[in-house]
Amino acid sequence: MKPQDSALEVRGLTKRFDRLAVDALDLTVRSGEFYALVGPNGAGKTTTLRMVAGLSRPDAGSVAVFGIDALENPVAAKQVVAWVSDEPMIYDKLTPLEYLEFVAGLWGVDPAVSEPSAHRLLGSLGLEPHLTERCEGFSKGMRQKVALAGALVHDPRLIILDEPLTGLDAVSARHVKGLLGDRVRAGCTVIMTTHILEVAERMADRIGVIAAGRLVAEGTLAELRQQNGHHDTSLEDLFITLVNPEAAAA
Ligand SMILES: Nc1ncnc2c1ncn2[C@@H]1O[C@H](COP(=O)(O)OP(=O)(O)OP(=O)(O)O)[C@@H](O)[C@H]1O
Repeated sequence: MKPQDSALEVRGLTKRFDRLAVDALDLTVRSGEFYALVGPNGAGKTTTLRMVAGLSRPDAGSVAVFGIDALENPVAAKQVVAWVSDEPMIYDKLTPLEYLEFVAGLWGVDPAVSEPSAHRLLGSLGLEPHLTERCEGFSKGMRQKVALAGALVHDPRLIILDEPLTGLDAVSARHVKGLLGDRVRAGCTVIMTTHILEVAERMADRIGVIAAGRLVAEGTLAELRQQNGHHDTSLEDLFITLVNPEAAAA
């Protein structure tokens, strides 16, 4: 693969807290793909993505985003990346439109571009009826959607989301999945952690399985099945085999 074909190149990424959370991880995500990162609780998914997004400094290793060294040039890397946490923070006293205007201003996006884009983004997430209400009265799911819209307002090429569908009702989840699918069709790259294996199975071009801070398997669902000799099995069964062979044998 040529360097410009990869959206993300992680090499030897390592992070230790009281114990090793990410263990010399190598990960490559191709430009334009929808990549799902799955793994058991505590496997190191969030820690990995926080380091990729420049929110936490690795103990060792490298991160390149579209060829930009994210540790050497964090500001340049952040310009092309969106990070959507599973515990989003927004400003309660602002309306969704004001919040997006504020975020767009921080990125230096021309209001002539950001205003229609904010309307489109919030509309596509079903927030049209609430554009001018303050966020303080919003439910967790509505806040999650405002945060997602805010993360996309500078038109990032790489969108990284940590558990974006947790806590969303079926309609909201569909809005979010629709928006992410549209972004990928428009050429963006999406990396998403999820515990909802059905979502990984349905939406992702490739799936990476992380356990104990290392990538233990990767590929399309068909490739994962083939690698593990389970031709008809579900992703759930494969996942359990990969991350907990004892439970799979039980
Ligand atoms: N700030 C922190 N301080 C200490 N330990 C941490 C910190 N953040 C994460 N860890 C530890 O690092 C390991 C990996 O955690 P991480 O949150 O990356 O896992 P995860 O795969 O995202 O899990 P989950 O699916 O439960 O969200 C865990 O053992 C966790 O307890």
